[in-house]
Amino acid sequence: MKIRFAKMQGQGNDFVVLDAVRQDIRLTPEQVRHIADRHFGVGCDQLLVVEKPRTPDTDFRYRIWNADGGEVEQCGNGSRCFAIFVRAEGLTSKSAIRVETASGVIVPEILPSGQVAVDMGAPRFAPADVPFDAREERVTYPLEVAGERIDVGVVSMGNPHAVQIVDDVDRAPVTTQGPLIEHHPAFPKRVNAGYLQVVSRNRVRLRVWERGAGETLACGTGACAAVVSGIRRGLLDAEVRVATRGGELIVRWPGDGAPVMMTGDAVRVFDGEIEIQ
Ligand SMILES: N[C@@H](CCC[C@H](N)C(=O)O)C(=O)O
Repeated sequence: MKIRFAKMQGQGNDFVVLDAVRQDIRLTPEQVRHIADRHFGVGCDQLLVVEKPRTPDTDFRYRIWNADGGEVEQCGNGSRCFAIFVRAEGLTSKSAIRVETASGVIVPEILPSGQVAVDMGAPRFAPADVPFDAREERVTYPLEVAGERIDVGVVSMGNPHAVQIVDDVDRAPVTTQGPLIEHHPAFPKRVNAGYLQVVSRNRVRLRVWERGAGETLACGTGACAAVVSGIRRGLLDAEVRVATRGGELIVRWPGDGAPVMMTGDAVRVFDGEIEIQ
């Protein structure tokens, strides 16, 4: 089977985007891994499949797979790519697009500037919602990783995040400790591991070791989780510029119960066709 795709990126977090509204697409985890493979396939951190809506109050549904073939609940940078894709393809003329994801409805809005602002929904902190193995909800938890005690803020943005404060992201053990946190037994569904450097009350630097994808140049839900965790620790104001290795995102969170707003770019890089066995 041959399928058409668009290659997109948001702050360097890259996606293969498939239109399953006009193409019949059903992929196995092996096929996802093949498409995501940077040598034998197209190459991407995540695969994003756009589908017809299943409920009358949404415009589309989308599904997301990590490069390792595992389907995930949510994706911030992908949601901005999704919005630019469906508009460019003429699948909608709306600017604010309601999309069903595995973790609920989110609403990306294409701004006159061309950037996309996304209502990512309210963060959740109850350990069972993450999921995280703890008896009570706290702002940070001690975690033992390779004999070392670290403190993590644990946040669900639909998908699980563990956020650690570091002095300097350039020296943070993202690629060595990140995989150990991802697979830590306290996270039964694994976790995305964020390393947050606070520069001021409204500027941070962030690196994320992503579950199922390794370190990416940016992680949208990771940026939301990191800012929320920094605000809960009393270190950040409600609106924060997040510098990632691939570019900048703006994240705003007024506080408990409120949704997180994330704003950034999304770019279509090229289109192509791939043969799937
Ligand atoms: N890059 C994404 C997050 C993709 C899913 C994540 N790796 C997970 O497994 O939860 C983003 O921009 O949010």
